[in-house]
Order: sequence, then C-alpha cells, then structure tokens
Amino acid sequence: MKFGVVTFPGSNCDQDMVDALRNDLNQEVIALWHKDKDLSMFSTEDCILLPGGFSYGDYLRCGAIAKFSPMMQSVVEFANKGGRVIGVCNGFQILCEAGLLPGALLKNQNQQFICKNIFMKSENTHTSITKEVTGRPLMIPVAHGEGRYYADEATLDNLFANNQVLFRYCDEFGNIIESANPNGAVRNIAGICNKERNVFGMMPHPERASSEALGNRDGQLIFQSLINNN
Ligand SMILES: NC(=O)CC[C@H](N)C(=O)O
Repeated sequence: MKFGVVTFPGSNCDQDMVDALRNDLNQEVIALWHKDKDLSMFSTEDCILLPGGFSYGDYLRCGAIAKFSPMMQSVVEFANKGGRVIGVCNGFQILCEAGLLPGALLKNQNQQFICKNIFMKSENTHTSITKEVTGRPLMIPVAHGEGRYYADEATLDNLFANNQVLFRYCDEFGNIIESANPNGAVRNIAGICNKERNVFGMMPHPERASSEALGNRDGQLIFQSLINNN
C-alpha cells in the first residue's frame, strides 16, 4: 500500500507527515497538491492523508475553505469508493466540513490555542487504525485552537453504538476523566471514523510522535495498525 499526503495553502504538518511515513515507517508516499485532482495512481488499498495546519489561514472556520479545493472533490470520491482517508487536526476539521465525518470541531473551551502532550486511548478493535493500539494509553501531542469535538446527543449515541469512536482523552493511567480533556470535547472524544470505517479523523498528531529522535514513538503504533490491517 502507499500513502498520499495533501498539501493545502497553510498546511504546516505535511512535511512532518511525509517524513514520519517515509523515514520512520518506510512507506511509499506521494505528495499531493490541493489544486490537482488526480488520484488515479491510488487504489482502494491505499490511504490519503490530510495533514494538520492552518489551511487558507483558518478563515471563516478551520477547514471550511479547504473543502472546496479540487483535490478534496477527488478525496470525497476516493472515500466513497472505499479508499481510506485520514485527517489529522486540520485534516480532521476538513473532513467534518466536507461532510465525510459527522460533528464539528469548535473553539477550545478555554478559547486558547493548546500545544502539549496528552494521553488518549482506544477500546475499538473494529477499525484498521485502532486495532493494534488498544490497551495502554498513548502519549501524543495536540496543537490546535479549534479542537473541541461536538456532535448532538443522538449522533454521539450512534457513534458509540457503532464503534465509531476511535480515541478518547484519558490520564496517563487510562482513566477517561474531565481533567484529562484538553479542549472540552464532548465525552472526551479525540477521534472518530465514519460508519463504513474508511474515513478517520483525530485531533492529536501521531506524526509528531513517530521517531526516537523526538523522544516518542507512540504515534508509530497508529500508522503501523493502519499498514498491517489494510
Ligand atoms: N495543528 C493544526 O492542524 C491546527 C488546526 C487549526 N488551525 C486549529 O488551530 O485548530
């Protein structure tokens, strides 16, 4: 399998993502530009990644303008054919804006940009991105101003009932408690997937925690789970 990483104007984690996949995980990566449309080099075995950053300067709402880019039209088609798409941080915001994932990312509860390590955990063995990372909490950095996941109660109940909740903020021991929630996300949600389990969104940045040089390789486990379970 191979990965495609889309760069939008204002992306700032695209090269980190390429670097983590290519150099830390030895994967084939193709860099993609938001103005292009061609995804014909990818099969539904492959994975398109929308990286973090400040696409279009976060004007209007984070991700609201990026959803109109030509590449996003192709990404929606790719996802509808069953290809896997992953959005990290700004990528997650874009996927919600594009309607590929339910809910929205609101301004952090404290109205501030938050940049720090958090713990999150998964209990979901039903998706390729979480299958191999259940159990111990992972330490992964967050860096966002609009990361407070929100959906109405009925949508949330459905997400839990269908095993679409990928990751929840927890403390270092794995307790899902309010004080471990960096941004006020409903039910401590850090990441979700769609019903078909091929579109994934998460606020924390696994690409910033994938190398020994950075002192943390917990993020590698997430990518490895995707790679091993395609
Ligand atoms: N690191 C990121 O992707 C940040 C996303 C977005 N610009 C925000 O502040 O919420």
